[in-house]
Amino acid sequence: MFGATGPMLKQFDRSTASSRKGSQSNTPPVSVIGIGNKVAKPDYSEAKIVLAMVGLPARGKSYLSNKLMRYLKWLEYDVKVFNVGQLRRTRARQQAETAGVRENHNAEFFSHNNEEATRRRDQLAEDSLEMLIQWLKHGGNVGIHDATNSTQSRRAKIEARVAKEKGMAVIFLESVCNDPAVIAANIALKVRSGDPDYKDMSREEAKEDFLRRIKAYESVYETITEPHLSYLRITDVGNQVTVSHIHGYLQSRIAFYLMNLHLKPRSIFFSRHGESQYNVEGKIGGDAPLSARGLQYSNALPALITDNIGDAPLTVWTSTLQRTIQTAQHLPYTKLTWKSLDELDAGVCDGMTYEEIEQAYPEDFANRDEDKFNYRYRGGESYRDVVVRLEPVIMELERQENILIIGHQAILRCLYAYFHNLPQADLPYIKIPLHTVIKLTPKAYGCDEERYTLPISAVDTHRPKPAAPAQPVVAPNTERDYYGSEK
Ligand SMILES: O=P(O)(O)OC[C@H]1O[C@@](CO)(OP(=O)(O)O)[C@@H](O)[C@@H]1O
Repeated sequence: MFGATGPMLKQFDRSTASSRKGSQSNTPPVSVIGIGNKVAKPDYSEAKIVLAMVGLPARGKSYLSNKLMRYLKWLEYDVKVFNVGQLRRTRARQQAETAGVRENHNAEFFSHNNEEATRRRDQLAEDSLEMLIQWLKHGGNVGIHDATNSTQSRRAKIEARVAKEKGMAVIFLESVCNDPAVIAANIALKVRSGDPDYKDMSREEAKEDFLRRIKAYESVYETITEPHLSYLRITDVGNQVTVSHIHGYLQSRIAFYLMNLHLKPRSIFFSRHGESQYNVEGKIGGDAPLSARGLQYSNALPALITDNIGDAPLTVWTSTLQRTIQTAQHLPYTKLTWKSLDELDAGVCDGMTYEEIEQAYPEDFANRDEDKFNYRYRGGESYRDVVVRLEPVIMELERQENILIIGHQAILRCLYAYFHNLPQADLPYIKIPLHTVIKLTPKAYGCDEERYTLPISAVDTHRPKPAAPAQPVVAPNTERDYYGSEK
C-alpha cells in the first residue's frame, strides 16, 4: 500500500538529486559526499487528487481544508484550496464593477426553492471544479474543493467529471459536527471575521442571515451513503473518523493526519536548550554540555512554565543530546526523548565554527548562503532533510495536548514554520533565540504566539541571510489569486 508515490519516494529522489544528474542511480543519501552543492527541487509526486469537502455551513470545512493544505505543503506536495464562496464573492465584485449593481448574497441566494439561485450556485461549483482540475493538470497534486457538496447529485457530478481525467482520483471529506459549542463558535467566527457577505450588516442581522442559510442547506443535506465512493467522514473533529475506499500512500497519509486532529484548547511551547559550551565557542553541532548561563536557564525554566500553565498536564520532549536533556532536568513533568529531534547533522563540519567552515569549504559555505534550505552538509543533512525527518513529530504534536519541546535552533525553525505556514526560503533564518520560550496557541486559522525571554544573557547564534546582490527591477506581478489559497 505504501508504494509508488509520496514523500518516501520524494525523500529518496531528493537525496540523490544532485549526484545522479539524470542517471537512474538508487544510491542512498548518506553515502553521497560533496552533495553540499545546489540541489534542484525534484519533481515530487505524480499524485493527482481532487479532495471534495462535504458538509453544512459552519462545520469547519474551511478549517480542515486549510489545516490539510498546511500539512501537505509542508511535506512539499503542491496543494491548493479552491473555495467556492470566494469565487462567488469575486464574481459579484466584478459584476458590481461592470454593471454597477452588486448581486445580493443573503440567505435567499441559498434557498434551494429558488431555481435561478440554485442554477447559479451549481454553476459556481462547476466552474471552481474546472479550475481545480486544470490546475491539477498543470502540476498540482491535491486540489481541495471547498464547498458544501451536500447532495448526492452534486457529488455524482463531481465524480463523473473527475472520471474523465486519466490518473485523477476523487475523495470526499465530510465534516459532521454535532457539538453545539463548536457550531456556535464557527458561526461567531464567520459573523465577526469581517466576512464580505456581511460587511453591510450588523452582527445580529448577519447572524440571523447565516442561520437561515444553514437551514436552507439542512433541508436538502444528504450525508454520504453512496457505498462506492472514496470518502472520509470526520465527526466532531477528533471524535470519530470513518474511512471508506481509501487507497495508496497519499490518500492514507491524508486519512491518518485527519484522524490525529483535535480541537481541544492547548498550547505548544518551544524552547532551545540553555546556552551550550559550543554556543559560547561559536561551534556548531556536537554534543556539548550547558555553559554556566545555560545551567542558570535550566534552573529558571520550571517556574516560567508552571506560572504559565498552572496545574494543567504537560509533557516535555527533548532530543537525545545532552544540552536539551540537561535543560529539562528540573522540569516536574513527564519527559520523552526523541531521536528525530536531534539537531541538523552538520556532517564533516560538525564541531567547527562558521569561520573554519568558510576556510575549509569555501564553495560549500557560499552554496549554503545561496540556498540554505536545500544545502546539505557533506555527510550530513539539509533543512529539507530535517523537515522530512520531523513528520512523525508533527503528527504526534497534532494528536497531543500541552507539549513543551526543548530543542535546537534548526529543529525549532522547522516546527515553527509548520505552525505559522512560513515559506521554505525563510525557514532557515527564523529567529529562535536562546533563553526564550515561545508559546503557540492553535486557533481556527493559524496560531497565536507569545514569547517569554528570561533575563539570563546568552550568545546570539543567529547568522543573518547575507545581502543579495542587486537584482534588475522587474514589474510586480499583479495577478490575483482569488480562490482563497496561496499561489
Ligand atoms: O542552520 P544554522 O543557522 O547554521 O543553525 C543551526 C545550528 O544551530 C546550532 C547553534 O549554532 O544549534 P544548537 O544551539 O542546538 O547547537 C548548531 O549546532 C546548528 O548547526
